[in-house]
Amino acid sequence: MIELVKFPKDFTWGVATSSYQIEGAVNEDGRTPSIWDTFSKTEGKTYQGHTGDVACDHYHRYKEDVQIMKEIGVKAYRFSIAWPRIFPEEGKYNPKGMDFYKRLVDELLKREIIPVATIYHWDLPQWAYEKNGGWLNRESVKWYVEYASKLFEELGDVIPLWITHNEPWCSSILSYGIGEHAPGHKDWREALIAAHHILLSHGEAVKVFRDMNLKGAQIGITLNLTPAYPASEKEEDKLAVQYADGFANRWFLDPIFKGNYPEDMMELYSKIIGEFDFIREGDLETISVPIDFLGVNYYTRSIVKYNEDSMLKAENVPGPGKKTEMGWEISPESLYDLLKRLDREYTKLPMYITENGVAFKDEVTEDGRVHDYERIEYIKEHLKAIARFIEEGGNLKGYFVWSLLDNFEWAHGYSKRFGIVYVDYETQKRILKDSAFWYKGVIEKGVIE
Ligand SMILES: OC[C@@H]1[C@@H](O)[C@H](O)[C@@H](O)c2nc(CNc3ccccc3)cn21
Repeated sequence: MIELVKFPKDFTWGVATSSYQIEGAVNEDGRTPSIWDTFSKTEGKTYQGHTGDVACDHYHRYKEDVQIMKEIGVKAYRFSIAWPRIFPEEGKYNPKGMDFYKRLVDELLKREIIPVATIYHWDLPQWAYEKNGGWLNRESVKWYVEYASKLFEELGDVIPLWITHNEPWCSSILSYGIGEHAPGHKDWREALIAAHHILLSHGEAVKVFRDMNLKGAQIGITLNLTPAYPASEKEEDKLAVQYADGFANRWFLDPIFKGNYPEDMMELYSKIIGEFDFIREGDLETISVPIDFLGVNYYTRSIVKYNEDSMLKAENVPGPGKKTEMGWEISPESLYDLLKRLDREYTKLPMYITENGVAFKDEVTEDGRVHDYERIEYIKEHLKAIARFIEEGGNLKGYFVWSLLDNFEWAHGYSKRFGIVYVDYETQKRILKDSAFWYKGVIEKGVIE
């Protein structure tokens, strides 16, 4: 007996991308460098020195890509806006940069695809970084609000869903603490300062958004959330989970939804960074201004054991499940656990899975197709977890596959393919993978078998 899993008729089926990963045209129509242009051109920072100079050439091929979305039948398209196109220099608005996004939105609306805009997906203008380190400078809040306000003015009447930030954990911890992403700093105090200013910029932008009273538009934030599980039933491993969870999840969920940073992590971090003198009176009230929805990016879980020598008292251990090309364990059941926890402990607001997807070794076979059955299996299992949560009353409104296209996978360059559409970077030819045809069927029927 085939089990049919049904989704609500108004479920928002989408695909997601980001500006630096697909657009290319890095010097076109007034755009100036971002920190990722600089970082990717720095020796040793990306796989084989790959950059986003051309990427998927989406800046020129956007009409073809929107047509592909139409063929797949997506209801919504989550993309990000490149800040360096809009404000190539501090205080200098660039209408030509904005015009690209107006053209893109026009194409989407012509095909009745809902535009979902991420305001910041990591491509900080280089000019901002050069003013005392970008997000390390509290003035970044002002620069960001000026940028976001211009977007609301110019596109607020045609874009109904706005995401202030994609994954503050990545744009702060991974970028200023671990150093794997631009600007590549390795300083924990800097990482927490950046996180604070990014969260503050989120709250200030939400306030401006509310003041503009944009009819029918909603605003939220997207967090990458990684549920942590203990390697054993030992009490020390459960303590490791507490800190791993605080590091990955609660440091961002708590200020946004509870108006405070988690005490246990403040205590742990204070031993490393000293005073939290960058937090000012009123900041947490701003960060926790009410939002309309939460975006959740989910890829995998973590399993941790206690390690006295680790700053977080935790170290990751490999999970038993199948691994992806990124080395991430496939764990759809952990997505269910995560959603239940968010519903129980944080919010009853609408949630969207704003990213879920997988990298496998894709190849074009002799029949000219890409038979990515593992990706179909991954998406199917995660959709089942979502359907179970919805069935139990969970307020989950939509799902965006990461990604529409194979694209620039940050430090991994073009070596990792996440797309449901294959990109031949030599020719820029797009090939719908089997997963794209499968996703088309799911969207049409609203069920998975
Ligand atoms: O890695 C796949 C995608 C990436 O292409 C997106 O731009 C980004 O939003 C994204 N976030 C995650 C999950 N978080 C993460 C964890 C460790 C390193 C990098 C990202 C995966 N992805």
